[in-house]
Amino acid sequence: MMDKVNSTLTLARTKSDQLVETTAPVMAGIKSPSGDAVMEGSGLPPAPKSSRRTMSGSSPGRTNSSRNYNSHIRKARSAQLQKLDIDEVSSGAALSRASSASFGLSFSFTGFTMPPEDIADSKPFSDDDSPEDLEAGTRKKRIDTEPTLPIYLKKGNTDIHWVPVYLNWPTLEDFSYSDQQNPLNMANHGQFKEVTYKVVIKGVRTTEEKEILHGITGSVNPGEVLALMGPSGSGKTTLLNLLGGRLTQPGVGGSVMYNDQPFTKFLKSRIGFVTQDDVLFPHLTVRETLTYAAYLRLPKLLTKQQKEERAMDVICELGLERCQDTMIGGSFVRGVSGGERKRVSIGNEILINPSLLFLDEPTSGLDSTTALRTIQILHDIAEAGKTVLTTIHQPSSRLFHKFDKLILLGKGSLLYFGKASEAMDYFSSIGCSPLIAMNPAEFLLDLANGNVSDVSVPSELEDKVQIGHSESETTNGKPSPAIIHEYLVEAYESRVAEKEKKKLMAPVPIDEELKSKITSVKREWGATWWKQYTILFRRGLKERRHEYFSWLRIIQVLATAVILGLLWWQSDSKTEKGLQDQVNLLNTSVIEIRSVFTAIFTFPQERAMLMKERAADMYRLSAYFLARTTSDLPLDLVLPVLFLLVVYFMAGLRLDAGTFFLTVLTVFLCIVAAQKVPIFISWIRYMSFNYHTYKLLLKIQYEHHTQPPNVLKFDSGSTEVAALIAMVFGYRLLAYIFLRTMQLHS
Ligand SMILES: Nc1ncnc2c1ncn2[C@@H]1O[C@H](COP(=O)(O)OP(=O)(O)OP(=O)(O)O)[C@@H](O)[C@H]1O
Repeated sequence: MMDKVNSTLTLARTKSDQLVETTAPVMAGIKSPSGDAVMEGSGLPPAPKSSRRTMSGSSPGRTNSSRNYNSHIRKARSAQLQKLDIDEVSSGAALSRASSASFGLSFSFTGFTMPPEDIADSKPFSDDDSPEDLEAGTRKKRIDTEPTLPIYLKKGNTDIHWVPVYLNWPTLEDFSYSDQQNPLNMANHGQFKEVTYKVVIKGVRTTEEKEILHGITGSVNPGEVLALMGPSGSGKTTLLNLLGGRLTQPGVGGSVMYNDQPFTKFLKSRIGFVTQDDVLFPHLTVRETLTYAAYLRLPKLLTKQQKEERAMDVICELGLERCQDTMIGGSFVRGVSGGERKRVSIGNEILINPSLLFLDEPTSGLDSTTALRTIQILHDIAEAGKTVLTTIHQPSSRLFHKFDKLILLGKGSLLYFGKASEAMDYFSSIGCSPLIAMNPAEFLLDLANGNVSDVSVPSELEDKVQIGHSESETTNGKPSPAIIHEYLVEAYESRVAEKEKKKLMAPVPIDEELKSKITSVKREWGATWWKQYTILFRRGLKERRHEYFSWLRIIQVLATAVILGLLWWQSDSKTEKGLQDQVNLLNTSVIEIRSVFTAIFTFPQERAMLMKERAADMYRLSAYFLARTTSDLPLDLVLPVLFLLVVYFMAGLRLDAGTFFLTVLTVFLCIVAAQKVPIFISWIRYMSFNYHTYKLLLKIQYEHHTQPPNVLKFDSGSTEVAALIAMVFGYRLLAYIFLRTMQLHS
């Protein structure tokens, strides 16, 4: 074993030395995340287990001069490391490779060695960097395999780096969640407690407490992919959310430690979280999606161009070049394929070089080949020293072997935690083995479901059935699922749990400074408030112009306007009847204009996106709110103004410039007042808004009229103007307060 470690060390050292020599002139300023120059044996975290891949594969960095990712450039990647020229070295990608390579030294420092099975696994990738397409069924170049420590995206002092994260959620004592209101935030001084999660389900008459997770213990280290498996409803997503710091309300028990530190909000910027449903804007292209995310999420010290380059790098890394200009698509717009969509979601998260990457069922809905490639991407990301956790439903056997660690859950209890490769041995040691050749994942899921049709069961369970416990027996003479579940939980508790818990007590093998880095970093926005506003404004315009200007909507508005214009064709305001008709027309128009823009959507419909982006600390809520309001405004205005133009002139309303522009201004104000308010406000708006707008329009239209219609019983328009302006600010403020509250409770 020692020999192996030493030989790996030597290999890493030799390659690292070569690189340092090649890049020495520009590497001087490269620092470790702890701020020190990267040194051999510096106490830095483990290098990824496959430093060999780092040497043969390479970062997808691009030269500044060319955005043309020609295949020959990519083909040359594996050889690039030996040929770094000074320009490229000064680019982020080269620095990234260089810094990664230098961490080959820390590889053996913390005792990480590559298991033999991984060596076998990894072979095909190191020597094939051909730029074929993932979706098309051939291998694209590997993702960012450059390992261990900081991946610097930028030269000079604008580096962004990640910190390796050791994640523990272990148990030593029984835990009652009422002990702690928010255990994720407590400092634990090394005392770990079980992760539990309970919810209170309130019925009409009864209130029931449901325990969803029953004390889950485990750990995952940089360089590893941990898979959470279990039947539907077993608690995978809940556990993933909890570990990702997304479940912090009362009900959560135990502690989750990140490099021996509790979760803090600063950690948000180190975590990438890919949710089960891809929350993406359907009308943005792949490149736009990733570029806007880069603008908002990458540190503000990077220039716009560098951020764009990073987005392009990710596009290349994930093999999305071919569809980079295709819209994401949604229910009504055809867009990229499911696999590409999933990769865009992953890209959104890896852009920031997260220390921890969480994914909720990244392969659901994908065919087995695409699923395998997606997991391969995760594997590569982990190899670059990141910590990856993913839930997975029914992996194929090839896919199963890509996981380093496995958690098997059944009804919220832990049935297995350990190396994925040892899971079968463990279950056979407790008397459960497949009777026929079976995909290990299928076997494990069958067990977790309590289905033992093609599985041998231990004699003690068979005895139970023979003794004749009818409730523990199924019709085919096998033990019932409940009995199997109980047995598996007990077996894990008695044979493995204690051993694992002891292991978890050992301190994380990195130095104190690095440990504290994970939580001590200040919360930093990727852009200033003003920049956030402008980016969100532009993104809003781009995304929503399609919704606003669909042909269907334009034809609908124009057709209504023309019909009204024909019905009130050149109406006469000189007679009392004609005047009354015009008043009715204005009333009808107000209702029509209102329906044009309120039919589009309200804030809650964008809630998922807002939640996702705010959870990642992408921008301030105020910047979003203002950008959203202002970017919608021109779009909101176009159709109502178009409508007004047609009706106004067809119906022959008062033809002088002042009256016309005041009418447009009134419409503008009422649109701002009524724009995208939450549903609960809209009924108040409905009552007050139509009334004041309508009266103001009448006032403008007939102010100097010789025969004011009977309905005009006001002395001046000031009341209506004041009411409308109050509504503009009032409703906007209410909408903002609503958004804030919604955020707090989500
Ligand atoms: N807030 C909640 N209130 C009530 N029940 C909840 C809540 N959150 C989770 N559950 C329940 O906890 C159980 C586990 O849910 P979870 O979504 O974690 O399962 P899962 O293993 O991810 O399932 P799937 O594979 O189907 O996505 C389910 O029975 C679910 O209904």
